[in-house]
Amino acid sequence: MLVILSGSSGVGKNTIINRILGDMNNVELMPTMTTREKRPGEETGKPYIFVSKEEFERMIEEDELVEHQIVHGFYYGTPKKIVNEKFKGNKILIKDIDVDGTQNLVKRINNVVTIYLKPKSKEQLIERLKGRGEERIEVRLARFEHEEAMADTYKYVLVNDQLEETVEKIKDIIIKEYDECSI
Ligand SMILES: Nc1nc2c(ncn2[C@@H]2O[C@H](COP(=O)(O)OP(=O)(O)O)[C@@H](O)[C@H]2O)c(=O)[nH]1
Ligand SMILES: Nc1ncnc2c1ncn2[C@@H]1O[C@H](COP(=O)(O)OP(=O)(O)O)[C@@H](O)[C@H]1O
Repeated sequence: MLVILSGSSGVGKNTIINRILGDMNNVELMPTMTTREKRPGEETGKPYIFVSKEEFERMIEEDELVEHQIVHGFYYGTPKKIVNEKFKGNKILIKDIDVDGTQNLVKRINNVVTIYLKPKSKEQLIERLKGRGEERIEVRLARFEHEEAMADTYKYVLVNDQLEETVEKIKDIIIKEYDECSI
């Protein structure tokens, strides 16, 4: 089972994913590829495998990706090889994927649980981006309306206001969905 979290940049996707990974030992991060630069403290495969634009374009050419998108000016995508390897066994995988990539992914693979995270307001989102020390805030906000308009296509839509509450709700969703798909 693959759990996808989407929502605008700064809404809290990675904070929540890290909390879930810390609290649930049967959940694993699904690595994906990107051409964006590695940020300080990021480790390869957690979740990104960093590749050059040339290498990414080669993978597109050779049809090695289940889906890919350009987000904030960089390529992001999910390799078929990783999905095939990671889907063996009864693992629960988790990953944040942008709204357009999610639409493509659910058409191509089964057993995907989609969760959309909203901020309480656009102002709250801006505060979080500032709090994270983000410099390119305008670039990130440019996708906000498009992203929010896609929320209805997700199975679950949650407002990430109080972190602890959101984490608990997502853990409950994962447990429920996993029970249902294992029956
Ligand atoms: N389509 C697609 N989008 C992805 C993938 N991995 C991450 N993203 C999205 O790429 C965007 C940028 O992610 P990232 O660079 O980690 O963080 P940000 O700059 O803080 O938003 C987010 O909307 C992610 O959901 C992927 O494999 N496929
Ligand atoms: N519920 C919350 N309440 C307050 N701050 C939060 C909450 N969720 C996330 N944050 C903070 O907001 C910032 C953006 O979160 P992050 O996980 O990096 O977002 P995303 O991965 O969606 O871009 C971080 O500084 C994080 O600590």
